[in-house]
Amino acid sequence: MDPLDSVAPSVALDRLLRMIGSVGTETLQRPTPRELAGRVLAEPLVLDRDSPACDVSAMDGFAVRMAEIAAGPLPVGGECRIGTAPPRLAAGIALRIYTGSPIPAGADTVVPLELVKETDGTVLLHAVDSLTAGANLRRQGENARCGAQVIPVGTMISPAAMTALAAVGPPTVAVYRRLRLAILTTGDELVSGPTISHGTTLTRWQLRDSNGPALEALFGTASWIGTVTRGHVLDTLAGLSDAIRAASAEADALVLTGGVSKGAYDHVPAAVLAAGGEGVFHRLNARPGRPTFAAVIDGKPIIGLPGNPLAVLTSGRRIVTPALRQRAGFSACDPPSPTVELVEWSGKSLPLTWWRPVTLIGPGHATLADLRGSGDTCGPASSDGFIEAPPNSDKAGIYGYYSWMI
Ligand SMILES: Nc1nc2c(c(=O)[nH]1)N[C@H]1C(S)=C(S)[C@@H](COP(=O)(O)OP(=O)(O)OC[C@H]3O[C@@H](n4cnc5c(N)ncnc54)[C@H](O)[C@@H]3O)O[C@H]1N2
Ligand code: MOO
Repeated sequence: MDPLDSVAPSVALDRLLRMIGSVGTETLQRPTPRELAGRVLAEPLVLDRDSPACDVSAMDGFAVRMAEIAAGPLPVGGECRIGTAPPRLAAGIALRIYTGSPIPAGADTVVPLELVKETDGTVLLHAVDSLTAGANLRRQGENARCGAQVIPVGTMISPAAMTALAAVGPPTVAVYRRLRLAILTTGDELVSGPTISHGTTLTRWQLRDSNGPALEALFGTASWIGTVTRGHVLDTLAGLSDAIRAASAEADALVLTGGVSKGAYDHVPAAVLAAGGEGVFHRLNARPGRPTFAAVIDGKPIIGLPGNPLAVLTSGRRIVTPALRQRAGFSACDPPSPTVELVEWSGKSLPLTWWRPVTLIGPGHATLADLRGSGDTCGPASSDGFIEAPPNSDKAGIYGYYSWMI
């Protein structure tokens, strides 16, 4: 089979991801949380000591020997302060203790305050049956042992990952460099510029570039993308291949829109190949976004999205996003999507994957956006994302869901 033939999106993506290399790494010295949040780890996080580092109490109460407290009241002989070395628990006494305080040597149980009656400096367990020896202790190393790998390479530093990272507190952290993404829009009919306010006087045959700004909205807020540059090129093979050569030399990834279909001025695939690109696929068994074209140059993804605005959004989200994640060092480039229940199906069934914009209407429930087709710049505007309906789908039900916000 010609590798550029039409393929299912999952097959195309798989092929593309295998040909993309990741960007280089940098080592951050004593990074702040803001510098690290959302970056992609380039080295595993390894524990430098047991977690927790000593036995600690899980409750506010009293550290005791279970057999002694079960037998009768105990005098309170002191306390275990949080953050300091604990005293020893002498025989026949209880020590006041707090959540997170180290467990004193000799204690085997923590009795929570709610289970004791405290009078005249003694504590009496009033619900013996509701406590077992060993209760309310967090054992040294029970979360993980010193030397354990807690976060693998290629993980984005989420709030949960930050908890583990900050608890270890390494002086340096290696992360992948943030991506430099280049966007090139193409088309003689377009008026384009850095702001969205360009082209105040258009003929009816012209239109404002909406694909470039849409791609900036899709990728520009990602924590692992550093810079996004955007340019516009007219529909000539020579002009396009020069622009592609320059952009792919500067950037870590290049996304184009328009010029990938069958028309006389659809030069993008040929221009990418002329600029040294190795073709990976051209045409997906999916809609909107059918004529999507992908190539690589030196492990960098060069993706030609169709010009139709909805195709840019769907194929951009479903194909370009995983490709950029691969380049950015993620280990999970195309993580499993959440699902939503589509409450009502409308329209025919298609023998190909159908990406259909939806609006969320409640937890896990979605409804189809009202739109005319892949050239509609209005209908999808208030949708939240899209469902991926497998070939021949024709009914309401559970579908994979992709949010516009990556
Ligand atoms: N004979 C065939 N014609 C078409 C086919 C086909 O298989 N055979 N595929 C159709 C499909 S599906 C799509 S999708 C489009 C994709 O076409 P191109 O990628 O070549 O895109 P253009 O022709 O350059 O533009 C299409 C459409 O999009 C508008 N456009 C382009 N860029 C922008 C932009 N930056 N901002 C806003 N709008 C943009 C452009 O003005 C056109 O209206 O091809 C079908 N045709
Ligand atoms: O694949 Mo195209 O975007 O349907 O018009």
